[in-house]
Amino acid sequence: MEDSDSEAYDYDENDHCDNYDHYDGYDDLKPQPSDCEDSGSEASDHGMPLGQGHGPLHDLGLLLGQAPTERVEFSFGGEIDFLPAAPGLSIDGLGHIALPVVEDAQAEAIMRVCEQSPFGHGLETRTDTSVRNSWELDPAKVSIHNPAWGAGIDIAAMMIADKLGVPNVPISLHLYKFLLYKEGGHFAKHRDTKEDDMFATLVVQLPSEHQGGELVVYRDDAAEPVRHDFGQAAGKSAYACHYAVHYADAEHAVTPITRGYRLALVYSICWPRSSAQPAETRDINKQLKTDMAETLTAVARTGRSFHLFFDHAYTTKTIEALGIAGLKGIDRSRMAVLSEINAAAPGDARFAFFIAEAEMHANFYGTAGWL
Ligand SMILES: O=C(O)CCC(=O)C(=O)O
Ligand SMILES: [Fe+2]
Repeated sequence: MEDSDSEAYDYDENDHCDNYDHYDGYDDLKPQPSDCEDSGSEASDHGMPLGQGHGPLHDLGLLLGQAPTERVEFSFGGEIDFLPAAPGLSIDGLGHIALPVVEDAQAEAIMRVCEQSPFGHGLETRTDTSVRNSWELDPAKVSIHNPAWGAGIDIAAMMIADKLGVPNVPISLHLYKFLLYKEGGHFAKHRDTKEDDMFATLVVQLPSEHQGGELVVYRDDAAEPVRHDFGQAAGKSAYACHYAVHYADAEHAVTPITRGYRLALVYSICWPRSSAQPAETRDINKQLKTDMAETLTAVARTGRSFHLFFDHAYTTKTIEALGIAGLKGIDRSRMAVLSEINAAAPGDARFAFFIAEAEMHANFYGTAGWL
């Protein structure tokens, strides 16, 4: 029996301050999954660890890279026509709010019952309008009366599960905050750590008459960020609800609002507590399966253990509560394939998989300077 450990960074240093979006721009760089390299492996074009250039572990990396995975969208959004443009929004102490909000007096009345949005930084909670400038309300103070809203949110949950590559998982959407931005409002680059079971965020922008306020979601690999303009280019933001979804560990920012008011509802996308399921594998072709099983067995026979770096960041809480059922995106697919192949291996060549948190410390000596 061999042990194999995978690695996840628990970047969430504000575990004690879980209910705020986490901004760490005050700090120097912290290790991110993509910054980590296995000293015994090299990365292929598609980011798979390949082992040491040849041998069964190298082959296993190549084969794993060929296995079909659920098509996962990194961040997606657009108009959401199954959420009504007239949600019947009301706020405690103010009553019905007509959308879009265009009158300054109405916006100011809303701001008076809201609080300035805070954000998490390390163990602290701060407000600093140079980092985050918006107004927010707890969901308990917000009601949505149109019955079509709840039905629309149920449909949204199914659509989102599908696009995130977990089509059979009954994910849930929890309303987390109501947000209002006025001219000058924005939110600097941060990651979300709102609730324990959350793994992604849904932003629903209510019909809003505004300019600016794009949600920009950054990718770890230097690829172009995904920009959500919530219907502005199409001239529809005032007349329909628009949405955006991103993984909670993806860095994102809201660009400054340059005119008008922007209203949004932020939902946490959470794994189901009771029935979290690990991923199912897509049909792997028979030959690939045989090759992978043989290669995994060959790795076991060399007496080596191996590790696989995760692409996403995870909190300790998620991993402790859900194990591999809490994995996201490509990590989920790779782990599903490995588990399936491993389960079919001869008993004495079967691996046990562990999820481990690892830290890498690198020291550089010498006078060569920066290359
Ligand atoms: O206003 C938005 O679109 C997103 C706000 C945000 O990033 C957050 O509340 O964490
Ligand atoms: Fe956020």
